[in-house]
Amino acid sequence: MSRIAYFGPQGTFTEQAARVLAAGDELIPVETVRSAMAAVRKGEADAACVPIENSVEGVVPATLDGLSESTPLVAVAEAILPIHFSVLKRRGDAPIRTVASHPHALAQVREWLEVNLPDAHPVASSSTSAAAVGVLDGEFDAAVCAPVAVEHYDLEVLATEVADVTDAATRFLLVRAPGALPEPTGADRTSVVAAAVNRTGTLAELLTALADRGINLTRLDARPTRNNFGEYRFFIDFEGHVAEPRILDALTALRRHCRNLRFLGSHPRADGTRSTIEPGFGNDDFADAAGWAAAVRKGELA
Ligand SMILES: O=C(O)C(=O)C[C@]1(C(=O)O)C=C[C@@H](O)C=C1
Repeated sequence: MSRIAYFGPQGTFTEQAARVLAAGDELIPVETVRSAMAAVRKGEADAACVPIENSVEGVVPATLDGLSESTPLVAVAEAILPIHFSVLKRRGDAPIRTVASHPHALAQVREWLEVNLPDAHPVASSSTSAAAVGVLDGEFDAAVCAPVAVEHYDLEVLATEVADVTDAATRFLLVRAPGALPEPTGADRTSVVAAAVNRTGTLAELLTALADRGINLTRLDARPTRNNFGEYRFFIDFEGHVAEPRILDALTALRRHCRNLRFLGSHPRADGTRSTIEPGFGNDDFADAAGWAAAVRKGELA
């Protein structure tokens, strides 16, 4: 049985994702995204489950930073969960003056709070479940939580199915130390973080390296390097698997254009969307062309 550290405490959406991604494994709640990844780096866990992006609020910065710092980790699987919240409060009729949650969660229920709890002050907590713990401890009056939180914390449900955007979803990753990669499926995602050289056109060069090989991007984010003001790392997700010739060709091109390139994994997409392959950009096309060039090089073809 593997040990999976997840962004907790118990009852977070991330725990739900870990149950999908690591069914039957031992799940270990930790306080922060960073400590989940640190547990893997220190060998205290075999993998970590962390949120990466939400369809309403965008990326989870702590996850991007955690993936680019310290020793490398690679994503081996992903899950996408629909996100709608329950609002929990302490039992009794005390007025609700503060409502706490993870900033991503608060951003997804802003309109609901304005209409339903207009006098409550929103307070950021480290996770949705940490907010529930804070309500139990008397720190906050209400918490915006994952629906399962009520099974873990003795609180009263004020509202369920709360979401400003009804079809909101969050994508979660299972990350581990580099090792054997998941097999390609035809519906895969590859991720890298690139520190481009600081000169005109370098981001365009990175994107062109992908576009020239017919590779469709699924996400592009920038995070500051923290060292020099104005210097950024680019997180690029794209369709395909490093086992495919066209993806390998693109990665080697990216490597040439970067000061530093970190491979963050190739794994099956949770939504099963197959890679878009334009004519002339298939793996067979790349393999044929490479074979032809090798034969020309040996003087066997012209
Ligand atoms: O706090 C949680 O329950 C989490 O799993 C984190 C998180 C996030 O980081 O976006 C996950 C899903 C929801 O979008 C809100 C919060």
